[in-house]
Amino acid sequence: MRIEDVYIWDINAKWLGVSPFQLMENAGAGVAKIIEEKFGKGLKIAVFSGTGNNGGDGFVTARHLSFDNDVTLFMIGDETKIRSDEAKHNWEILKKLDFVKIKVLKDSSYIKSLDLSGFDVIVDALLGAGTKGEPREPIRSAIEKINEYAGKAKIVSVDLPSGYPSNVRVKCDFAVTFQWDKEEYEGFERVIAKIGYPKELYHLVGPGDAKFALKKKGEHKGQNGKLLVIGGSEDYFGAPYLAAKAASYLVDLVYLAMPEYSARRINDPNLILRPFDGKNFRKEDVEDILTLAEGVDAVVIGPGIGTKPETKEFILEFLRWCEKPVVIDADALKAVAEDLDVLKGKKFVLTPHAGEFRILFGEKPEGSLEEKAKLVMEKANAVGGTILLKGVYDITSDGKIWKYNKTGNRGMTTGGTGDVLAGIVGALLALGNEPLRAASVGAFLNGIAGNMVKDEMGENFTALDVAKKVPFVIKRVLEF
Ligand SMILES: NC(=O)C1=CN([C@@H]2O[C@H](COP(=O)(O)OP(=O)(O)OC[C@H]3O[C@@H](n4cnc5c(N)ncnc54)[C@H](O)[C@@H]3O)[C@@H](O)[C@H]2O)[C@@H](O)CC1
Ligand SMILES: [K+]
Repeated sequence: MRIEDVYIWDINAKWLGVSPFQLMENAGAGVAKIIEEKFGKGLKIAVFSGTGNNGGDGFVTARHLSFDNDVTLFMIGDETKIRSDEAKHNWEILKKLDFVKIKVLKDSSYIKSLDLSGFDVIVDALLGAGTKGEPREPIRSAIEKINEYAGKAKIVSVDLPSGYPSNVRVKCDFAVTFQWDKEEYEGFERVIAKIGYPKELYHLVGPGDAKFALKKKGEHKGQNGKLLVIGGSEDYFGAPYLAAKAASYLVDLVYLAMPEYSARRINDPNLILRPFDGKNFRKEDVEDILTLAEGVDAVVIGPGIGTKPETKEFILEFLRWCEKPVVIDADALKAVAEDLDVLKGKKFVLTPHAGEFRILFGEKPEGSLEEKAKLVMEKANAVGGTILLKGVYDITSDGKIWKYNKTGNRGMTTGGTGDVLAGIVGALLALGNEPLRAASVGAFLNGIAGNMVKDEMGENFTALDVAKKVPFVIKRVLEF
């Protein structure tokens, strides 16, 4: 569990409808329950709250504890600075209660003169995960005041010892951290309270993951990724075009390498067309393609590329030498199935549907979501890369963890949505994302695009409609 995950999971929880009010209520209730379990009831308890959501947890803790204890709440700072709706809401409740004593303290010198003797328990809800730098006044004086009672009263910190990670911090007996202990936290005792995050958050990809993946966009001007799409054959020209089109909304440059025969039919000024002689890719093209690949951040190979023996040779030879992260899609999967060893040491995403999965690994994913995920994870581990198994629920694994996606709809069985997906995944790789995130977020965005199209057009749409929705999906996700 990393702090990055907390950010992602909070957004995903909100998306699932778990509101910040619910989380705060559970957080405060959890702290109160642990205190009563450890120290009993009928106690004299001081709760110190700040103006952030850590303080908000403190308001809820105070309310829960006040039922069976004598509670005083010390509000440290200006109550008009209480920021979030949920913290404000709980502060307003607290002010209406007659059995909780409230003292609002803004003045450091007054805080320094406080006498806390007689309190059995001090709850520290001054600062939590939103702390920036060393604690400032009047919080600092409150931290120092609480520390005068270390060893005399029980000190319980909410989420983190206030002031952490600086050294000016509350010396707590323990902190109650919420549901997922963070690897980064160290140097204090921790007790974990569950606050109602559903288990789905471990696995379900959502707007939090997407926001994080897209964060890479725009950080450095001119560095928003270059992608090479390799595809097309005498039989197909639309598939590589769809992949390139979808990707072009996400990265700065998309090169589209196609056999000349099919490239003739592409006319899109947003793509950089690189035609290769003939009707199908052949081994002779590998050197030139590798030169092109040198200039990009990621590659997509496969859409519409066909299954001619010379093309299979081309694909395997290219992959053997390619050093860029690569999405291997459609017919390229069939080529790879003949020699999985070319994948050794590469950074890649395979994007099979169930049938292609069986061609690759000789087994069909069946059974429950978890059973399928286990198989995908096992195979991803075996090939040393990331697999995105497409289906009603898309399952992604890098061999260590798995994610699933359930955006999308029946209309997306139309031809070409897989090509759009490959393009989006390639673009996310080109933006610098790890394959697992690129693949899982790609599936998520592709599904949302399909859902937006369905809202407008019903279930009869084309893959190009989906590709064209990509910029709107990005906008929506970033606003979430
Ligand atoms: N989903 C979530 O994010 C949940 C968060 N919860 C609580 O929310 C906390 C995080 O809340 P916030 O993001 O509001 O942050 P905090 O409550 O940790 O602190 C932010 C407040 O402290 C001030 N501040 C920051 N650094 C300071 C410094 N060095 N000296 C003095 N004042 C400083 C800020 O101006 C702001 O008013 C968590 O620690 C946890 O207790 C819980 O309610 C459970 C759910
Ligand atoms: K705290």
